[in-house]
This record gives sequence, structure tokens and C-alpha cells, in this order.
Amino acid sequence: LEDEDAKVIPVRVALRSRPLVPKEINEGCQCCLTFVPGEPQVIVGTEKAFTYDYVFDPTVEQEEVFKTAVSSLLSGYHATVLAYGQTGSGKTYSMGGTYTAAQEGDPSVGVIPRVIRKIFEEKENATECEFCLAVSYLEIYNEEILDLLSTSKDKPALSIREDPKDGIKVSGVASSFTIVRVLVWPYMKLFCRSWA
Ligand SMILES: Nc1ncnc2c1ncn2[C@@H]1O[C@H](COP(=O)(O)OP(=O)(O)OP(=O)(O)O)[C@@H](O)[C@H]1O
Repeated sequence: LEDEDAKVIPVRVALRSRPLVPKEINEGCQCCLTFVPGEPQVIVGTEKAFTYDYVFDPTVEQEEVFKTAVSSLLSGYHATVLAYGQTGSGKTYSMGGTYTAAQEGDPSVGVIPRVIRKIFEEKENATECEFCLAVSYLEIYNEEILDLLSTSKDKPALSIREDPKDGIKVSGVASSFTIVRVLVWPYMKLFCRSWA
């Protein structure tokens, strides 16, 4: 990397605030954040201001979150979308963790199904390229790595290793598939079931 490139931080942080859910409205809860129009800034209470790379207020829809967070999906870089937040804050909703095929085309669809759709659209357009697609699905819980696509009843904990040639690898991950889009949706169902 050139000196200038080395300074670029390859992590962008977006804050998403979800709308109040019916239970909160019934209990008389109120939003304690103020959003600064045109600025990626949020004010907590009256004076504590925080600035992020992006701020999505409660009116922002899934499409905009996806476009912003995953804009350069096929630009040739490894990419990670990490949802972080307290329980009930909207991680599963944002990531699309409750996806069902009946939701196809609905504005409420989250990041993961949108990424899958986008990859297959781009693949169909780039007829001059050869693609190899694979998917695996791991959960890290209590410092154990589990393969959520494993069909065995007692999922064995997997270990993570660093390979000098291939980098970080989870050994023993049995569930990598080459896939065509029609086969992804059953896996999405399996993802969402495992998540629940
Ligand atoms: N942007 C949003 N618009 C509308 N409803 C939302 C939004 N984000 C979250 N919700 C709703 O808020 C509730 C909690 O969201 P969700 O289950 O995604 O939280 P979570 O962070 O995954 O929680 P947990 O860590 O407990 O699994 C759900 O009913 C979800 O549908």
C-alpha cells in the first residue's frame, strides 16, 4: 500500500435507529434521539452528539440501508457486514434473518437476501465471467463455532486456524455448496430456522 492508501480505514460504521415497536408505543415510550438533517450525526438527549459514517433514522427503509452498506459488493474486495446492538434493536430485521420466500420483493427484506439476489443478478449480466459460488453459515456462541448448515443433530464445535497460504479458515466446515439461485432460498429458510 502507498502511504496515502494505508491511512484509509476500511471500516465504515452506520447507526440505524428503528421505529418504536407497538409494545413501546403502548407503554408511552418516546424516541430520545434527534437526527441532524443532511449530517451523519445523532444527538442523544439534548447535548451529546455522535457522528458516524452513516446515520439511518427510523424512516429509512431496507433498500437504502442495503444500497449504502453493500454498494461495492462486487468491486473485488472481501467484505463483512456486522450488526451490533442490544437485544431488540433490529439486527435480525436489518440483516434479513426472518426471511421467508413469501417476503420476496417486499420492501421489508433485509441485507442477506438482497445480497444473494444482487450476486445472482450480476452473475447473469456478466456472461463473459465464470463464477464459482459457495455459501457457509457459522454461529459463534459462547466462544464456540457451530456450523448452522450441518444436518447432524449434535453439531460439533469447529476450530478456527490460520493457514499461511489461505489465511483464516474454519476447519471441518462441511456445509459449503456451489449453488444456483433457486437453491439459495431453501438455504435461506434453513438459515432463518437456525437463527430462531
Ligand atoms: N427498521 C425497522 N422497521 C420496523 N421494525 C423494525 C425495524 N427494526 C426492527 N424492527 C422490529 O423490532 C423488533 C426487534 O427487532 P430484531 O428482532 O431485529 O432485534 P435484534 O437486535 O435481532 O434482537 P435480539 O438480539 O434479541 O435477537 C422486531 O419486531 C422487528 O420486526
